[in-house]
Amino acid sequence: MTTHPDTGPATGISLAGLRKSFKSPQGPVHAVRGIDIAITPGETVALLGPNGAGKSTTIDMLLGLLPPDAGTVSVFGMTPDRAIASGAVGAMLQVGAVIQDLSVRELITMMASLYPNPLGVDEAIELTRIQDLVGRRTNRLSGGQTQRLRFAIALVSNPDLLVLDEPTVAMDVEARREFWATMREFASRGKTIVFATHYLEEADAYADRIILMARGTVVADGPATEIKATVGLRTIRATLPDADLTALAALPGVTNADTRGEAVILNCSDSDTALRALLPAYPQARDIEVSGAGLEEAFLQLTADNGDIAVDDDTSDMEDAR
Ligand SMILES: Nc1ncnc2c1ncn2[C@@H]1O[C@H](COP(=O)(O)OP(=O)(O)OP(=O)(O)O)[C@@H](O)[C@H]1O
Repeated sequence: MTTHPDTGPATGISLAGLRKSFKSPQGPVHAVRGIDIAITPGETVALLGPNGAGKSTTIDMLLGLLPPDAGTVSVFGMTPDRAIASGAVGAMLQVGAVIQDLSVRELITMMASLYPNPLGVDEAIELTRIQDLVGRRTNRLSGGQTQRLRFAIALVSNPDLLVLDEPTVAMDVEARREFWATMREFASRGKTIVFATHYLEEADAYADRIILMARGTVVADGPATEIKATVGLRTIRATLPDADLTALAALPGVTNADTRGEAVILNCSDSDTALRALLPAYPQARDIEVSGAGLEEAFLQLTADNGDIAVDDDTSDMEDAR
């Protein structure tokens, strides 16, 4: 790749003011409504969001497969097309056929020959743990095996940026575990990784940073712990028989109160304040626990009512899409 000072892996990735709408019989669909994302080299970033949040559209623009209606994409200081042509980007998308009637090894070898600085073919095979598949014809592979081959193809170019759209969808539990082990190994080489997922656990476990998308916008961006803190949800649980829920819900710092048998569950906007109010008012409270919200809870709260993208009458940013 080029060594011009404004290009190269050190310059990172930037998506600025990106917008994309599609036409549909019901009217325009604003798939991406103005997002700004800057990614530092070496980061592993999860794009997390419900169906229709705009993750695939964002990834397609990052890869230069879709032209944005507005905004710019810069990958290591280059346009996506140039970055891909230079071998700096590897991608594994949800769709896309692999060339048929070659063996797995032949296909990986052929793909490696197209790039300036590839991994060794054996290294790519070992890294993606597909030694058992190398002699197979590509048209004889199961869905999950094809997905592993796609992964090997994405890696063999030895890209500085690896982009994956829902990479583990067709994989069983074991393949998924191996896939993430490989990802960690690849990330530890200083590579930048961007992956889209529906799986909260995957984003939480494998990404340095989670970009939560809903309805074509970024609703939260940061480490998983920070996202949970953004929601500010903490729960106090205490054994408190015959408690008056209305009075509990009215305590400062409490947003609502519920019971589970003899226990009360207080959802809190500020658990410290709530605890300070709870104890003098209810000295009989026992077994008190304070816990942070799970990522699942944060996700649901932040994307609430945004499960599907709106089709609306606002045509203001459709002009460029026509
Ligand atoms: N080519 C297209 N034509 C019309 N609408 C489209 C097109 N591509 C995407 N959309 C719509 O844009 C919205 C965002 O879709 P996108 O695929 O980016 O979301 P996503 O977050 O990747 O969802 P999923 O998790 O279901 O893949 C959806 O409402 C989708 O139906």
